[in-house]
Amino acid sequence: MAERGLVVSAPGKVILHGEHAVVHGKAALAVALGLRTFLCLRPGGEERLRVRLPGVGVLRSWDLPGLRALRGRLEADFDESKPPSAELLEALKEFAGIPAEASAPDSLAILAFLYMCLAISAKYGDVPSADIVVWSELPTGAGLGSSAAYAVCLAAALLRTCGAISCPLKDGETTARWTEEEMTLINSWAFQGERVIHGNPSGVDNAVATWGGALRYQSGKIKSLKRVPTLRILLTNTKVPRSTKVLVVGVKEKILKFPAIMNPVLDSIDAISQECQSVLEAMPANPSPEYYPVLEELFDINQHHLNVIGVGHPSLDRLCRVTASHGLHSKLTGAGGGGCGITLLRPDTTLLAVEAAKRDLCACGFECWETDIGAPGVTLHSSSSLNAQVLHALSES
Ligand SMILES: Nc1ncnc2c1ncn2[C@@H]1O[C@H](COP(=O)(O)OP(=O)(O)OP(=O)(O)O)[C@@H](O)[C@H]1O
Ligand SMILES: C[C@@](O)(CCO)CC(=O)[O-]
Ligand SMILES: [Mg+2]
Repeated sequence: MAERGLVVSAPGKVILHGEHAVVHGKAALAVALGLRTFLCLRPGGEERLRVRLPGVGVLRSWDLPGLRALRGRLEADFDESKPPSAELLEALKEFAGIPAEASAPDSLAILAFLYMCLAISAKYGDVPSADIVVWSELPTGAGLGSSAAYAVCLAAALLRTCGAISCPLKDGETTARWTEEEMTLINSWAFQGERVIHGNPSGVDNAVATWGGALRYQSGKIKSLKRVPTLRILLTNTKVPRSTKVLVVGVKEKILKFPAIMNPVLDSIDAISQECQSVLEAMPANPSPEYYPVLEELFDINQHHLNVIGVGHPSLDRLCRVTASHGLHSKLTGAGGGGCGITLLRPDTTLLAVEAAKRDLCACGFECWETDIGAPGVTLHSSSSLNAQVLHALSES
């Protein structure tokens, strides 16, 4: 147990190409965002585990003897190589007083927490008394990998607390990263958390939240892209709520219904990811505008494909039309069905042009912002390194 508590963070992500196709074995290109989720764990008293998740309105607390008894009862059902069974999830729901059919954000967040806490402590060591707060800069359920950032923070904090991974922070350091081997462990447990929230995740989101940077992901294989140019991306949140789980199920049904029609679309999305990777790897660090027409065209084609597989939304069509009227190209990112879109900005796109596009997008009721990409993955922070604002949010929440 980390006596003085710990603070970890993990980034959200943007999928450039390959969302949904990646669930069916195709490649995806994803980059970590400069927006993060933070988890603060402090030792608590009274043999209790207290969890505050202000992003989804959760404040729950369980006594440790009760959690240990539940863990003892379910021990045989924890198998981290398999998706959590329906029976196991039923038992967790019953324990937490969550209705059987519940799929609301708070219910899924509690379920993922209980699963990871009990499964990790069953394997590595006991659950300590603790107060846990998770706080995020990411919008929840908007396509920016909030569920994966949440699951990665939980995995890192719980594994560290149970002593399964080291404390990489040295005296005087404000942040530190874990070893490749430890990150592989964090990633595998975060994937289990994603399975509780998403049903059938590909694993790309938790991989980016763990490793950060930019990567190509296919069927569990992660390849960090070494030479990624500085890309300017405008993010727009349509604020239309949607569930990744439901959208992933919808795509599966379409593929089963029209395999001969849908499989070529997935192959084409795969080819788009390959093409985009080739262009990115050929681009210098500070690219000239000549590379952009291809990247823009790939955005346009993929956006059409994503509509074909049924994950578009009128709000996303509008987003694309508005940015096109400013000569800019956009596509949805993440699971679609609402949520966020990304717009590629050229190096020579003027601030004035970006501001004009932003104004029109905001007039639609959308929220938009330019953000950094290629952020670091899961990170351990010294409590003192977090700025006052974050600490304030953590303690106030
Ligand atoms: N800060 C948070 N605290 C607690 N739970 C969270 C938090 N962020 C996300 N979640 C959980 O993740 C769920 C959202 O996951 P979902 O996969 O639908 O969206 P996303 O991850 O934001 O988008 P995408 O998967 O398309 O990138 C929420 O309903 C909630 O259960
Ligand atoms: C829609 C999807 O491809 C990406 C969600 O960010 C789902 C997944 O890969 O698990
Ligand atoms: Mg998600």
